[in-house]
This record gives sequence, C-alpha cells and structure tokens, in this order.
Amino acid sequence: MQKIKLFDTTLRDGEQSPGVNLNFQEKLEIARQLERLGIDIIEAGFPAASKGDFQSVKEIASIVRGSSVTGLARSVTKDIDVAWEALKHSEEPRLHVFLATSPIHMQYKLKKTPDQVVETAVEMVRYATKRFPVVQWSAEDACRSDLPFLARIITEVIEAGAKVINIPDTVGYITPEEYGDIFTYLKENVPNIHRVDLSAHCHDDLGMATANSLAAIRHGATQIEGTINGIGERAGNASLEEIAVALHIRKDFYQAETGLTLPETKRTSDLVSKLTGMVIAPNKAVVGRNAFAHESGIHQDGVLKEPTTYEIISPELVGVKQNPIVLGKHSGRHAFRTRLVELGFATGDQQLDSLFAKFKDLADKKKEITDDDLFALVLQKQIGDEEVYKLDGLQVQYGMNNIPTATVTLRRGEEIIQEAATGAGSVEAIYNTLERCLDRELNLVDYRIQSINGGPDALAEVYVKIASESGEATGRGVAHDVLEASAKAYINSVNRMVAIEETKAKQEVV
Ligand SMILES: CC(=O)SCCNC(=O)CCNC(=O)[C@H](O)C(C)(C)COP(=O)(O)OP(=O)(O)OC[C@H]1O[C@@H](n2cnc3c(N)ncnc32)[C@H](O)[C@@H]1OP(=O)(O)O
Ligand SMILES: CC(C)C(=O)C(=O)O
Ligand SMILES: [Mg+2]
Repeated sequence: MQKIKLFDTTLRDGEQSPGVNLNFQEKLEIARQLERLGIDIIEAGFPAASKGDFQSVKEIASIVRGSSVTGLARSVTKDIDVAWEALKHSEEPRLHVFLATSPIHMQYKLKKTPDQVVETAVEMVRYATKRFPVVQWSAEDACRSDLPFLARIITEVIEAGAKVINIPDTVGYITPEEYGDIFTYLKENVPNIHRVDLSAHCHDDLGMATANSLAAIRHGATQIEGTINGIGERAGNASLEEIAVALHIRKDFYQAETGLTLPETKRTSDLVSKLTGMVIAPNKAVVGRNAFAHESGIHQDGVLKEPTTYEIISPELVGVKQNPIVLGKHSGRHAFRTRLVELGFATGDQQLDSLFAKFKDLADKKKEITDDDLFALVLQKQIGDEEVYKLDGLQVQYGMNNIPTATVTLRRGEEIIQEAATGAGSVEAIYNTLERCLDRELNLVDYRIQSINGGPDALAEVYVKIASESGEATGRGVAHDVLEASAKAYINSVNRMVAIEETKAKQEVV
C-alpha cells in the first residue's frame, strides 16, 4: 500500500479565503488539532507577509512536534530569510518556495523571460538549501505551463537541492485526465525526478479539486496538499478530509493510504468552521450535517435493516457521534472539561474556571448546552481577552412607524462613554451610536449573521469587517439577542483595529 503524505495549508491558502482572518490563538488551536488529526506537514503561514503571520508560524513551529511545520516564501532572499527566522527552531526546518512558470504569469506578473525564471528558481533553491534541510519548490500555475519548460525548470531545481516538487493547479483549470498526464509526462521527462516527492495542489474553481488530487495519486503523486473543509482562495482548495476518506473507502482501487486518525476528522472540521466563520454546506461530503442523515422512507427502511445499504462511510469512521452526556445546569466541571477536550480545546485551570462560570450562566437560561454553544463560549472568551472598549449597556427603541434609536454605554478603562443615535434600521442605529462613542470614522465592509442551533433560545453569531485609514479588522460577537451580538461584533473589530494600530505605532517608534 502506497503511503500518501498530507500537506495541510488551512492556515496559509485557507486563510486566503475572503473574509477569513485568524488571530494568533485561533491559529494555535487549529495547528494543535491538525497535529492530533495526523497531518504530515502543516503550512502555518507566509512569514514575510506580516508580523502576525511571522509570530504564529514561529510559535507553531516551536510547539508542534507530531507534524512537520513549513512556511511559504516568494523566490526572494528577504522572504526566505524571514521564513528561516520563523522556522529555525522546528524539528526539521522545511521551506516552501514558489515561482510561477506559465507564460501568462511570467510575462504579465513577474515580467521575466523563461530563462530569467529558471535562473531565479535555481538561485533561490540553492540559497534556501544552505539553511533548510528540506526545501519544497512549487511551480505556480504549473497546469497552464509549457510542459517541456516545466520539465526543464524542475530538472534544474532538483539539481539545486529541492526535495519536494509541487505541481499546483493554481487557478483550478485542469481536468483529472490532463492532470494525471502532466505527472506521467514529468516522470518520463525529468531525469532526476526519482530523487523527490511529487506533490499535488488543486483548487476547486471547476469543482474538480478532489478528483484531480486523486488522479495525481494514480499517476505518481506521493504528497497531496489541501485544506480542511476545502476553504481557500476563490472557490477554495482540495478538501483533505474528502481525499483521505476516499482513499480509505476505495483502497481496493487506489492502493494508497494516509496516516490520518480519521475519527478526528469531524472535530477538526468543526473547529476550522467555527474559527474561520466559514459555514459548512449541509450536503458537503464527509463533514456536512446531512452526510450521514437519511431522509426518505425507502432509505430509512434500508438503513434500519442493514446500514451499508445506503451508507458507504460509517459515521464513527470520521468521528460523527451522538454524545451520551447532555450538558446542562446540573453538569459539573469534569463533564464540562471532558467535553471541551473532546471538542479539541486545550484549557488551563484558570481559563476553565472562568469558562465554567459562563457555562453555568448560560445553562440557567438554556435547557441544554450543545457543542455549538460551547464553541461560542470559548470563542467569546478568546475574543474578550484584549478588550480596550467594553460594552456596558445597550438599549434600542424600534417600532414599525418610528425611527430606530440606540443608546450605548461603552467603557474604556475607568472612562464611561454614553451616546445615542438613529439609523435606518436597529443595527445601523447601534453602529452609528458606536461610531459616535468612538469619535472616529469607520466603514462597515461586511456584516454576516447566523444562528447557532435552531429554536427560540438559539445563540446569534455575528461577523463584521470594518475599515479605517489604518486598514481592516474583523470581529465576532455572540449573544442570545441579535442586536447585542451585532454590537459585540463591532466592538470586537474595533478592539482588534486598536491592537493593529498600537502594533504599527510601536514598529514606527522602533
Ligand atoms: C498562488 C498563491 O497562493 S501565492 C500566495 C499568495 N499569498 C499572498 O499573497 C498573501 C501574502 N502576501 C502579502 O502579504 C504581500 O503580497 C507580500 C508581503 C508577499 C508582498 O507585498 P508587496 O511587496 O507589497 O508586493 P505585492 O503583493 O503588491 O506584489 C507582489 C510582488 O511580488 C512578485 N512576486 C509574486 N510572486 C513571486 C514569487 N514567487 N517570487 C518572487 N516574486 C514574486 C510580484 O511580481 C510583485 O512584484 P513587483 O512588486 O516587482 O511587481
Ligand atoms: C503557493 C502555491 C503552491 C499555491 O498556493 C498555488 O499555486 O495555488
Ligand atoms: Mg493555492
């Protein structure tokens, strides 16, 4: 059985999903869970992209031991140097360096001739291998590249020391048959190819990312790249959970397997969905809410008689299970902590105490505390940790024939700020009032709301993105009431904006 390595880029390509902005703590939570899932290589970020990315790659590289950790760099010495600083303490420092090889990217984006691209690629791989024991080289937009040129540049970067060669379908253009043919062509036309691992990196623009990745395996790929839940740039990346489960269920055909601990799949998927705010479609393969539900009578009858009549994947295989312990107001600390650990959260004693107090408050208002409620509690706690502005009071007057008016009390340290304003709707009235309290101009770029669980006592979760002259910041708020959740999300984004501005100000002083 062929062993396939899984390279997870949820924290890099996944974070390139529009609207996703993970903070330091959230990235650590995801990295720890990816390690538990059994991912071989975690791409923790793009260290040269920002101070925040640098810090999280560095931290993840120093704490994760069960998976290799890598970071992305352009083919420029500065990016490689920054990546080295972030990764040098990992067990086996590994760099992912890329350069585009398609005529369209070379001519219009890089403004380099093919010869210059080969020269740069070779020079940068040589430069990187002086420090990094493992260098992965990616031919960006490989699938729209001229194949003889692709074979030439790959031959040369292998000579320069690359140990892994990645063939990305950067724009999600290729079909399974063609992708397989590219791997076959490279195996036949790159004389030193036996020295490296061949990797596939697919995007889902035409809905073929999983099929293309599997085709690559049939034609010699030994590493597959993707993200959890398939999140990523534009239509997203290949879903690693789909590929791993497809290989497991159809090992008769693929004769290949991954090292994933498959029962960790659902938990990982839930964690990524909650922390990124990217909702999973109910019919999503492997991890969607409906993936194991049977709705129609004939199917239900069949499953009751013999589950395999309509189930090719057993729910237990990927960690989908009914929890026998129902959490509510009579639950104690042990059950509470056990469930948090089961959901993938590592909580210290101090954090547990304050979370437990919040849990009891919630249990007084709600009959049953679900996993989604627990996610919301933990997120709320993480969000609330660095509060510069705190919501102290909120009142909204709404009537069908009146202009909505909001009154808000904000606290900044000892200072109390109180204002009132109107708006076309209740949320706008709150946001106008908050802008007045803050005495600064902010643009609301995005506002999204979803309910956590159904029913009248469901929690509301709001995501916002705001912009000012200093940049953009996202925020989340969770509450029983949609207006309170809206206010909290806005204040959370303002607090993050303040943190960004303070970091920038400190950098300028230095
Ligand atoms: C296919 C992918 O997913 S690639 C990864 C994409 N991810 C990201 O871009 C997220 C992180 N990016 C960033 O934070 C920024 O783009 C940075 C910090 C990397 C660079 O920022 P800036 O220096 O302001 O450059 P900007 O992003 O505007 O333009 C990119 C530059 O890099 C060049 N470039 C692009 N790819 C590469 C490469 N692989 N190697 C070398 N140079 C490259 C472009 O040609 C352009 O150069 P130019 O300024 O000479 O025209
Ligand atoms: C950086 C590379 C590997 C990439 O994400 C792509 O080409 O899609
Ligand atoms: Mg990509």
